[in-house]
Amino acid sequence: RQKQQRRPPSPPGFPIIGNLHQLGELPHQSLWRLSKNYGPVMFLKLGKIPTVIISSADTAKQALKIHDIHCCSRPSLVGPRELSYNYLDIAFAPFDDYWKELKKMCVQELFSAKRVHSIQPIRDEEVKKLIDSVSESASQKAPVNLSEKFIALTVSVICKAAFGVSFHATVLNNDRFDKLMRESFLFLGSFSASDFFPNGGWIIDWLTGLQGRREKSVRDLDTFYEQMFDLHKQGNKGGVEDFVGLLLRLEKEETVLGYGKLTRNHIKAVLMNVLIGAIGTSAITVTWAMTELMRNPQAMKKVQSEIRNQMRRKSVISLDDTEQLRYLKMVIKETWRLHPPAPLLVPREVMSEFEINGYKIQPKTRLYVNAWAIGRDPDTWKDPEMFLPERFVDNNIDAKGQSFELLPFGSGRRICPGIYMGTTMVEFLLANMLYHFDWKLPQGMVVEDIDMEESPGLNVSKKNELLLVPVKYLAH
Ligand code: HEM
Repeated sequence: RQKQQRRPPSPPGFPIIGNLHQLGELPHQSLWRLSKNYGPVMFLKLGKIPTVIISSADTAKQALKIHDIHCCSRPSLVGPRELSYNYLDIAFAPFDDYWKELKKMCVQELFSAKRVHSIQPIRDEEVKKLIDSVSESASQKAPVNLSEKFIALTVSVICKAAFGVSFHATVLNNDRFDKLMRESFLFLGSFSASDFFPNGGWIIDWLTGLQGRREKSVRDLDTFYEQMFDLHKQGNKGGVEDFVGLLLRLEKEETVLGYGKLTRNHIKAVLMNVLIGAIGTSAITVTWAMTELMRNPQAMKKVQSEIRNQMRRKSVISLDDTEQLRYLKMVIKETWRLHPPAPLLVPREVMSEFEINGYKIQPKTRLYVNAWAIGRDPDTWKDPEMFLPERFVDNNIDAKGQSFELLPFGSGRRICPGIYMGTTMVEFLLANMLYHFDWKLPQGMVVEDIDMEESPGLNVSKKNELLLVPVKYLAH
């Protein structure tokens, strides 16, 4: 009884399903609403699974910094298991020696500042193609589907940078790829019946068709990776070794990571992380940023003036230029505050008992940090629903995992290793779109018509695509 009393507050649930019915289609929003009544450390029984939800900066600091070592493993979830070839990746692997060695290797080889700078020519080339295609729409005064364009651009950059091949030569066209990515986010979001009823949940997934869809996504992605390897073999004629080249060499050399030799499935699992981690998140951020700027013309004007004054008629924005763009960086932080691409981060599993705010958290508990709720907490943020980049002028809150008020990349041992790559991609893409074009709403539409609906999944994107009409900026 004493232990029970020290369990975090919990909304009442039903037998068998517990609190599952309270999750809704967008769990980060439902959990945020519940936290207003039950507090920043909340206990839920999701089917069979004891779950704790963290919803404030202070409690996030306790979990991700002070007690990180007690809760830095990942739960066993069906979608991630299938898409990661049985947890051979970084993001969903449990906390063990294999994960430590793999993450260390990837941080040194793929996510390093050196590599991010080395792929700049690829980014330049792809952004230039995007500017040309948007300019064409501008001359016809035709709307551009920005959500689609941003995904296509990040896919092209990542395919070339990590795999050394052109995306256009692969089995997937943009539409199919976009659909595949959305499905994968959904399955990785872990809200399937098998994740809450480990013994019989698969029957529900089978009856609802979820299992079939999941298997199809795994097959499609597998075909995509296989083709990447083939194209890589044909395309890579010497030169700088790209990431796939490095992994294939390690496989050939029978390199041991953690408990065994690196195989083709290990490589595919890591590629899944790169695809899901790099592509969705950056494109989602730029789409939300453009959406918020269209709703806030003052901020749009200010950020465009900053970029245009700074660029002084230069035609190409470089990585160094974006370093000086202070207001642009604030716009991006404000976008991440309101729209963190992974609103519940990636779920963790508690390994040993610890306490938050005096409440006991037991081993095997599933732990979610609601970064979306933390970004809207009125105890931390004044007028939290408003888009106000200026709020970052007088403080040193950053998004790199040290400020627990703003956690788009998570924090602690499980922090996103792609922070630098993701941030530079977002800054570079957004700066170019704002520098080269002014933006108008399609005919007949007013600011109030812009919808802010979210799509469900691990990564939450804008549900409806963002269509805007570009007007070429001619000062340069
Ligand atoms: C705007 C860009 C990005 C955002 C917002 C983002 C966000 C996140 C978040 C929230 C997590 C979970 C952190 C946690 O559990 O505490 C994560 C993990 C991860 N991200 Fe990113 N990410 C971005 C870009 C990237 C890029 C560019 C890559 C790779 C090329 C990447 C690869 C990964 C990997 C491998 C993990 C798993 C880390 C682990 O479990 O140890 N991400 N990311």
